[in-house]
Amino acid sequence: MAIILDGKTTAASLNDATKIQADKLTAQGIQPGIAVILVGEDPASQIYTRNKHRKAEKLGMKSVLIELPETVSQDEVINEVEKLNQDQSIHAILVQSPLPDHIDATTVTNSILPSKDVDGFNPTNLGKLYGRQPGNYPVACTPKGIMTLLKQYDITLAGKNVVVIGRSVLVGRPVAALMINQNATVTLAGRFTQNLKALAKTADILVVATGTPALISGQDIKPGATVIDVGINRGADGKLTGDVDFETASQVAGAITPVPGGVGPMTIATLMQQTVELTQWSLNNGK
Ligand SMILES: NC(=O)C1=CN([C@@H]2O[C@H](COP(=O)(O)OP(=O)(O)OC[C@H]3O[C@@H](n4cnc5c(N)ncnc54)[C@H](OP(=O)(O)O)[C@@H]3O)[C@@H](O)[C@H]2O)C=CC1
Ligand SMILES: Nc1nc(=O)c2c([nH]1)NC[C@@H]1CN(c3ccc(C(=O)N[C@@H](CCC(=O)O)C(=O)O)cc3)C=[N+]21
Repeated sequence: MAIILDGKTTAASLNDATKIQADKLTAQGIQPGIAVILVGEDPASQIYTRNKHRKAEKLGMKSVLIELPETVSQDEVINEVEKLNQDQSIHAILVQSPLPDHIDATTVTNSILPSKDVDGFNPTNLGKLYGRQPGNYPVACTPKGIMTLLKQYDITLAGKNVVVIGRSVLVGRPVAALMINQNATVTLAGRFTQNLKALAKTADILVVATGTPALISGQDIKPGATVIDVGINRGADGKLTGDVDFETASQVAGAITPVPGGVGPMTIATLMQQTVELTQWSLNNGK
């Protein structure tokens, strides 16, 4: 039976550390502030938004939620972003994905100031990550949270074979970049990948971020491997499941994240951590 990588507990201690930093800033008269723009009614985004709001309030941060209807125009969304760019009380801006088809997500996220881009989507921040540049800049919260969780359990990256299934700008690409930067050998896979399951079985560390329930099961996992299940899928019974069949996978893996209670809480905690970091960085112009 695999070690369970407990995201809930790890997130709780990260949140404690974040609260100390947030309180310090608030005492100096700078309460960290985050704004989320949610367009339409994607269920995963709704879960995320709800959890985020609860947590930000608990940590004493300012939290603003802007809910826009599915029919909103791209210009109206950008207009909201630009107001938040100007708003001194907001240090972190997040536009929930997915956006409706009539809106170009890249154009919208590119309109967020790099210094408030808490998802790390802006080309400036993406470029720094890919270039392994030093300095302070935001990185997508789920990948950053996965790295924190691996570190907590002393799982190292250097020399490991990593397979990442899913290559979105939100999860797959930045997690691959972070792991390359830690000297892992990374393969980034998707729908076009041939012999996906055989490839998965070569991984010392397998990250699955596809939104396809039970894509990976025990027989696709190298014995003793670390399995990071990013997927959030809601079953017909209303229960959350990941992209990995936990029951069979946990019998083969050496370590595995559960869903819920794995990567999800780490994402929220990292979002809070990074909101505080953006607030701190804004005081020294990013230095
Ligand atoms: N736990 C958390 O904190 C978070 C969870 N999520 C969840 O993670 C999942 C992925 O999110 P996101 O990256 O935004 O999703 P996207 O839909 O943007 O990307 C999905 C990726 O998975 C690949 N993929 C999908 N199905 C298959 C398949 N059957 N075989 C191989 N590759 C496949 C796609 O490949 P291709 O590029 O070839 O089309 C694509 O690259 C979702 O369930 C989402 O809800 C997301 C963010 C945070
Ligand atoms: N711009 C943008 N950035 C994102 O990071 C982003 C996004 N859009 N769109 C949607 C996805 C999804 N996502 C989740 C994060 C945490 C939980 C989470 O807290 N999960 C708990 C669920 C607890 C529960 O409610 O039962 C857990 O896994 O334990 C879920 C989903 C972030 N996303």
